[in-house]
Amino acid sequence: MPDTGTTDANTHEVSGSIIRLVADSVPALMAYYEWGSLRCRFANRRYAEYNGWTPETILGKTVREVIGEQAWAMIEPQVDAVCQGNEVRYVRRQTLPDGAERIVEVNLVPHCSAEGSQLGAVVLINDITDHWMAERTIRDSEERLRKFMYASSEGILFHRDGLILDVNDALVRLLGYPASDLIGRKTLEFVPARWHSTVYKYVQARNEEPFEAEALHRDGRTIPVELVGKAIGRPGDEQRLVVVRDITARKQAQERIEFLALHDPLTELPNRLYLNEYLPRILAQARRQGQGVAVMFIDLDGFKPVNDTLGHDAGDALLCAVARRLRSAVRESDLVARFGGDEFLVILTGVVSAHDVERAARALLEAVRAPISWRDGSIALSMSVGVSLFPRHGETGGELIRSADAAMYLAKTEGGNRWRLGARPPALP
Ligand SMILES: Nc1nc2c(ncn2[C@@H]2O[C@H](COP(=O)(O)OP(=O)(O)OP(=O)(O)O)[C@@H](O)[C@H]2O)c(=O)[nH]1
Repeated sequence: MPDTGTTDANTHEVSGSIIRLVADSVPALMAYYEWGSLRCRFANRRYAEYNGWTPETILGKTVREVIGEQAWAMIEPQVDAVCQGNEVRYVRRQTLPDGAERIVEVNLVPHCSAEGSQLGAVVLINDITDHWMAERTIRDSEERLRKFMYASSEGILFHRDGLILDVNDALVRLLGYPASDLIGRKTLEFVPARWHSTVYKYVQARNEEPFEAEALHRDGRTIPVELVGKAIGRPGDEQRLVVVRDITARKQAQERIEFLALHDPLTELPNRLYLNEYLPRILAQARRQGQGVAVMFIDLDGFKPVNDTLGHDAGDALLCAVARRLRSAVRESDLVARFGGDEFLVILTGVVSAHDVERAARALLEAVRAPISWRDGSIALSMSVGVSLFPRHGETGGELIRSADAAMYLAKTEGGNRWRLGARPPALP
């Protein structure tokens, strides 16, 4: 008969060393505490060393002795729960013997005999500090993003494939819809149709540079906006954050600057710079179409005394009134410009006969001659008009203006309040 006792002892020793090898190889912390006394009967190296012991010195120590008073105070309720036969899982902070702070996930599993009586409990601990810190970093950065989003005075939205996921209050104010009406709808619903392809291409190209477009307000208004989109999120779950900046004020300022570069700020009529660009263009067109153009040089009569006696304000008001009257005395397609001081230029296009010119000149003289109200009274004014014709009196804008100016001077020397036709001016030296 073989000596089975020796074989059993060997088998036990072998399986015990296998269990120890396995327990010491896994990344988790493992221990076994017996029922009642709560003394440690087994611990892998990680568990023992984590708590400042060795796998040998930890044996026979109570939970309280192993983990220290502070941790015991924290986990006592969990120990009570496992003692009542429940499986328990919780996360807690643990200060290691070297003072390091760790976050651990603890699993307590009751161990019962085949008859159901409790024998002890397995403790399985995973150090989840790195995972927890990474999650906290994400949570913190999401929280920061959220705070930033709500503090921003610029509209912000998040979308995935053009479907709005979230919006801030500034966007709600900008578009006039409550957040609940924006979330879940397509971004393009809030963009006028003529901007759809621009916005679509921009998103498709994953462009992150600012670009200008328009947004559609709930009341149907279009709002000029600058959009900046940034890709965020993870591969496979890519979202875009879009900052929507209302640039109405910027656009208006830009338009005003552009307007002022080419217009007189007092009367808002086109200025000399505008004329320099306009005249060659209009003459080239007239040349192509074989049409006539008339250039009318206008200078107010006796304007200086108005300034001198009634003040500059009266002079300004008069210039504005004259500008309005000249404008309304000609066709929409004709140009009225302020040449400087009390001088205006009227350009008539599509002139067919001398009769057209005469009729226009008389209409202009008539329009300005009617007294202009000023404060309690009125001011009567007249003007002198010189007219040059393209191509008869000149080929270029310069020649035509000089011819008209000379004709205006003639009208003025004859007493003003009249118009005179020009002549081809002598060539410039
Ligand atoms: N209020 C006002 N006056 C201006 C402005 N620009 C020029 N003037 C004045 O317009 C006057 C133009 O001078 P003139 O053409 O010699 O004056 P005038 O009395 O009409 O002389 P005649 O053309 O010979 O009849 C000057 O007194 C300028 O100071 C302006 O923007 N506002």
